[in-house]
Amino acid sequence: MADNSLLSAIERYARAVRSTLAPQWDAQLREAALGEGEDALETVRTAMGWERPLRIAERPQPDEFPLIVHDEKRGWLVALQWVGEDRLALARGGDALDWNEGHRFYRIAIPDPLRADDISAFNIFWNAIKRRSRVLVIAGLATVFANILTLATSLYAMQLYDRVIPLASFETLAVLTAGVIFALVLDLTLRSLRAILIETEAQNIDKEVSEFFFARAQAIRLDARPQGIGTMAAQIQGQEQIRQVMSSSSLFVFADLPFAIFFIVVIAMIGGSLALVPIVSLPIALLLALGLARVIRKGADRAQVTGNQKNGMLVEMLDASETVKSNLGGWHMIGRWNQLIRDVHHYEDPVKRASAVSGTVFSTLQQLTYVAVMGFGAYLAATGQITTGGLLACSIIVGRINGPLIAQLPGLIVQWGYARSSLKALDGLLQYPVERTSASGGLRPDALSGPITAKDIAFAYGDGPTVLEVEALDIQPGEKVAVVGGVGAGKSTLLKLLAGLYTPREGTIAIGGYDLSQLAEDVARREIGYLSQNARLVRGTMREALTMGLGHVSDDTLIETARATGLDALFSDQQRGLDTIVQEGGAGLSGGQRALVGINRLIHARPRIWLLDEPTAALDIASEKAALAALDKARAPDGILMLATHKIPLIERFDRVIVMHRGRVIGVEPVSDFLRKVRERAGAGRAGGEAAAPAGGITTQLRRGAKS
Ligand SMILES: Nc1ncnc2c1ncn2[C@@H]1O[C@H](COP(=O)(O)OP(=O)(O)OP(=O)(O)O)[C@@H](O)[C@H]1O
Repeated sequence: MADNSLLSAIERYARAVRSTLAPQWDAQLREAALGEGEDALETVRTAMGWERPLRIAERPQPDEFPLIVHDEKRGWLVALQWVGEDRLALARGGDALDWNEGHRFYRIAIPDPLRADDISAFNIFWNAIKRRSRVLVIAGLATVFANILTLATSLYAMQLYDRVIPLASFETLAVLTAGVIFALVLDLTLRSLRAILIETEAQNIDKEVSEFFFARAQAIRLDARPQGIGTMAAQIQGQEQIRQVMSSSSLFVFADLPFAIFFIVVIAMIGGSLALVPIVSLPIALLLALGLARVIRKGADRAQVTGNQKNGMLVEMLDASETVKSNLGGWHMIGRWNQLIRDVHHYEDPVKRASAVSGTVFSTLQQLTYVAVMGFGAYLAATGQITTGGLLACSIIVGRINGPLIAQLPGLIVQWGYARSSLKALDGLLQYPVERTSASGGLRPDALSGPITAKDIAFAYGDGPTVLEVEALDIQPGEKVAVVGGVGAGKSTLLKLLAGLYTPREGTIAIGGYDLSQLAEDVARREIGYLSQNARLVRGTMREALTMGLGHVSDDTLIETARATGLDALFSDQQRGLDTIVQEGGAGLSGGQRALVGINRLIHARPRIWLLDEPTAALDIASEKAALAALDKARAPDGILMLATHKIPLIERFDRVIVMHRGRVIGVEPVSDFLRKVRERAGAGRAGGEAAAPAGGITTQLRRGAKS
């Protein structure tokens, strides 16, 4: 939390309006002497590039809160609402403020850092660096000073050879030596400061940027997400490369470039025509560097893409190891892996060759330049055109142009080539559409009561064909609806659309009259409980798995519900109880136990709309009964329950049935009618249980039942 009252107030305000502030958003402001006065708001807004805050001229109306308010004595505060005639509730646990005419109220628009559509990956990094201007200043100073020092040492050497040695002038020697040592100490201090600062700030930048990309990847709409998880993970990981380049000291080579020209001028002043040597060698080095950059750019992009695919395949192999092993697919996977490695080598080879060759070419160029300076310089000194001291000074300065600049250039170009490809990959990631957030103006009703209605919806995964079309659907409050249909009929897709996890390409879905696509995401998640068919758990304790995204739920409640649903057996035998560790993806738990964890969590979340995708597919009859009874108990009387299932006995517990076939709703009818038709067709014996007939058979029966 920031020390300045305005910065803390902005953080509290952001929380009150559920906006997101970038991590470290105030890094640059904390350095500025902001003060507690009213003008601080303008300073912050300008620094952050926000819109001008809206000043509420008069006594605020109740519907205008929350607002930022400036109080003469207490500084900046966040007012939540009136709590008395002249008293305001503040966003700080029960605190209040007595209103007076002197109070100034403001509303600020905080742009959502994840929403900005015109951002590029480069800008994310660059803005993070810019916010830390002090590093740039110190880095700039250190660079300037290091270059001036080169000049000082070379002039020092020149004076020694030309003045001190011939005249044995020890006083001059002492003064010059003291001066150079002082300059060296200063240089050491500045460079150490630069290194320490860059290291610290590189970590902060890393924190900020990696959180951004992690959050952004999480916010990508599920229906728009790329299919390859490992590939996407490698794409995000690419930020490491960029960070390394940005914090690497070799980056200062660019800052050194203008000094190269300055040094050539100095050489011309001291050594006259000796300056011709760097005048020729520097452009050659730069041209070589440009050529290298071209070769690298071509190869690095493709190498990066195949490298990411390699990572994707690694993840796939580990994730699907059971299937691969049991299907004897090992050799197939090795074949694919070898092909990818061949591809990576194919694209990386030219890059590696070019960088290896250029490394030796650059070092030869460096030595040639030195030989040229010394050889030509010796001639000039022998013919009396320059002094020996002048020659020595020039060779030191040429070494400075040659050394850091030319020697580091190839490495930096290779690093930058790969970083550029990573930036491209991250730019690709930023193109995916993200969820709507409250900050982007989503609707925030207090509660979502009323029916679920869908009209003329059509949906497709990515650019694929339309997989779901529904003309009309109307589910009333309090209803329990089963969704049935064969494999791939569209049940899961329908539930995910109704949950707002997917957005229909056409048509509208509304809940209680609110268009689902307009609802703020946190409201949708609070009101709509969705349990996926293949729910995965994330690593953590059992308690965390049961309460993820929920407020505090007491252990007693957790245990009571676990007992009611039959989950308690899992952790009551073990010493650690609710602290039992759940492994990545829920490994270590059976499919049924994983489903029960999901059901338990949903019961604690108590949404108004429950959308469950075959939640009991992995449960035995007794656990299924217990779990469904607990779900029924937790559901409010006006709550809606929709459940996709293949199990006929389950359907009897519902009011209506939606029958789906090939992405279409082919029937919506009362359960009694539906079951009667199914039984008429199939005979009560066959339709009596899932195990009694093959899945295709039941599906066909369901379809016929719905149609007749
Ligand atoms: N991520 C995806 N990308 C592309 N197509 C998909 C994706 N998920 C599902 N589909 C397609 O959408 C259609 C409907 O699938 P859905 O998972 O909704 O069916 P379902 O009725 O739930 O099937 P099941 O009973 O097998 O779970 C199928 O044709 C399927 O191939």
